[in-house]
Amino acid sequence: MLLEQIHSPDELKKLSIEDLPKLAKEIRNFLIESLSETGGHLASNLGVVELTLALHYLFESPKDKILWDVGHQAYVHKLLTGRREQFPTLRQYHGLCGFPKMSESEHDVWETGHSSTSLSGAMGMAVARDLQQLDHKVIAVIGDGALTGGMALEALNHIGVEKKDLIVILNDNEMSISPNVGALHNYLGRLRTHRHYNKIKDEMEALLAKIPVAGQPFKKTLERVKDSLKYLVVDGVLFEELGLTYLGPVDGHELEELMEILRQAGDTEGPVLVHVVTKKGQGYEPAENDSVNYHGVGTYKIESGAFQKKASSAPQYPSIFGKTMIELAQQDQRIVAITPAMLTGSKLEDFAKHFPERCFDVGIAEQHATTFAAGIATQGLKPVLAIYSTFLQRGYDQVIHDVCRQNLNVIFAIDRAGFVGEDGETHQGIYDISFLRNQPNLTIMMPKDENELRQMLYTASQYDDGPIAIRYSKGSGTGIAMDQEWNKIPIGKSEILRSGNDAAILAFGTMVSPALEAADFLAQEGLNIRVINARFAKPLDKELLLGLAEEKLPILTVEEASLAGGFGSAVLEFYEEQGVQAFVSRMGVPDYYVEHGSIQEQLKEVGLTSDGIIQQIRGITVKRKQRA
Ligand SMILES: Cc1ncc(C[n+]2csc(CCOP(=O)(O)OP(=O)(O)O)c2C)c(N)n1
Ligand SMILES: CC(=O)[C@@H](O)[C@H](O)COP(=O)(O)O
Ligand SMILES: [Mg+2]
Repeated sequence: MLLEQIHSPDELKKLSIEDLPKLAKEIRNFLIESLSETGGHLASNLGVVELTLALHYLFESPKDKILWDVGHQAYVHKLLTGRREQFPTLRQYHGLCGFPKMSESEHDVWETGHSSTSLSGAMGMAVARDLQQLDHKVIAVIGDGALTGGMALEALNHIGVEKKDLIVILNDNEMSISPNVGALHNYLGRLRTHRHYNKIKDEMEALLAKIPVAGQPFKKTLERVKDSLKYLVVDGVLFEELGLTYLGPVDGHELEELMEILRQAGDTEGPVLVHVVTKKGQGYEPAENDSVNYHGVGTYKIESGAFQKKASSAPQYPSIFGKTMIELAQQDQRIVAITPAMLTGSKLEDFAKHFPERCFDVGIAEQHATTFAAGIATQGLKPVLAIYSTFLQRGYDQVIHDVCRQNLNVIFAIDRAGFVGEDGETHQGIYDISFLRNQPNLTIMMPKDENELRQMLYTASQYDDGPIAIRYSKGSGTGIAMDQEWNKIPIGKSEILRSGNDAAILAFGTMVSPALEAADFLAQEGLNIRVINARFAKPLDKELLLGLAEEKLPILTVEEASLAGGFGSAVLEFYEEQGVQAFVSRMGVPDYYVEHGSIQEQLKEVGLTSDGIIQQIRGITVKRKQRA
């Protein structure tokens, strides 16, 4: 096995080029087998085997800097840089990260997870290299999906004028997670299909060379035809006009061709874009035939590709969202769904089939998606922006400047709120309460179960007094039966679920269940704990909060979100503003980045469990007795 001999790019370089196809096959088999046990981003990595081999064979990582956009396709890079033995721990607690991680290897020169950052990072590295008169290559590998991200276009705009030596490898497999979308995608399609342009051009040049002097006037005309042909078949003209040398398109699975064009790129001065055409899922039929569902996989059977279903009794919140959206759109023509490239993850595929004219996948473009929703809202429609909490961070100014300030009726369906598990620190959905709560006009709510999610979506669809955010987890609900009728939830009203006079737990969203468990357990110790489904982080239930203070009840707030600026902070601020003394303790995510693992492991790590709540309640009730 060649792969077992390789622990660094230096050992790769000892192989002959003729060995590489065999090594590529071994790598593909390794990925298919290993990820059948661990899950992970399978299709994207199968598509970049030859590309990654060629890069590490030709260039000198880590002296030469190789950056991986999004970074979900860096498993081959990790295999070639000494981490093969760690793959059984991929994306597991304290195991191998699913994205580039500087602490893992000197070859991971740039950490990613969110899309479209590689070109800006690469440009920074190129400028710093030149300012320090250093001499190494900077190479950014970016997918066709990631290229639709605004940041990438901002970077290209800068790269093109600074003319720094920089290699952009565009890994074009025509796919984002779903099929890629947009005008840029269509343009790349024309480039891909006009590969023979260079052949026509060469043939015309050969013909021109044969034209005798007498034919000069004709020759000039033909020259102009040849040059205009370039615009006809758009051979990289967009990138060339932006100031980059365009090379390609090249077959990203043909190692010889790939090596040749990458050598050429390495020898080209100034910024170069190499257009590499690959197939997402290459070499594994189930993934080739369905790269959408094999983009991110759980465990599966290798022979059939069949996924092993996770046993979960209750439906997952995103599925409830997708189903409810169809119900609402059937009865309300104003409803419009928007997703920034997460149609599948947000469970909007069925909605898109039912209402194609009212469903927009705008690509990896969260800023545009947010302001696009604002534009729709100005015309009396009801846009629902389905967006992961972590990716909403990309559209923050647009939330402020375009939606909240103009007080527009946009519904933010904030999916993956709370811990997300295996994607880890770059994807945790734990900051949205903190970064949204300071916005005037915005309502923020979170359901305690899947039935309440459905009712919150209905409530939001009927709410015409400004923007409203509903945040919900990626996980399963509680299995509760769904109400048949629609029930509007009174804005700003919490819900007492369990009475008690020894302490009160103000639980937010997913923390309601563990709070109820803790209260039931504490009852055995004679402690009578009131449990309240807080429901709203904004506006707060002022009447309820004032009542708790009046009763001098110790209060514990619990949220699966950043403690700093979260729901608990809002409660503290409320009492301070009211000049009311209250005994408030808070539970939430402390001030550090929580790495990959399962959601349960992440919750346990920060104490957001029923046991953790029990400990806290014991503590605050003891203090209460001491005060008495
Ligand atoms: C800002 C941001 N939005 C959305 C995502 C979710 N996401 C991860 S990979 C991906 C598609 C990337 O497509 P491409 O760059 O073409 O890579 P491929 O998987 O095709 O290799 C998306 C939308 C993300 N990681 N970051
Ligand atoms: C790499 C990336 O950002 C996406 O693939 C993300 O991992 C999707 O997350 P879900 O699997 O929760 O939809
Ligand atoms: Mg792609």
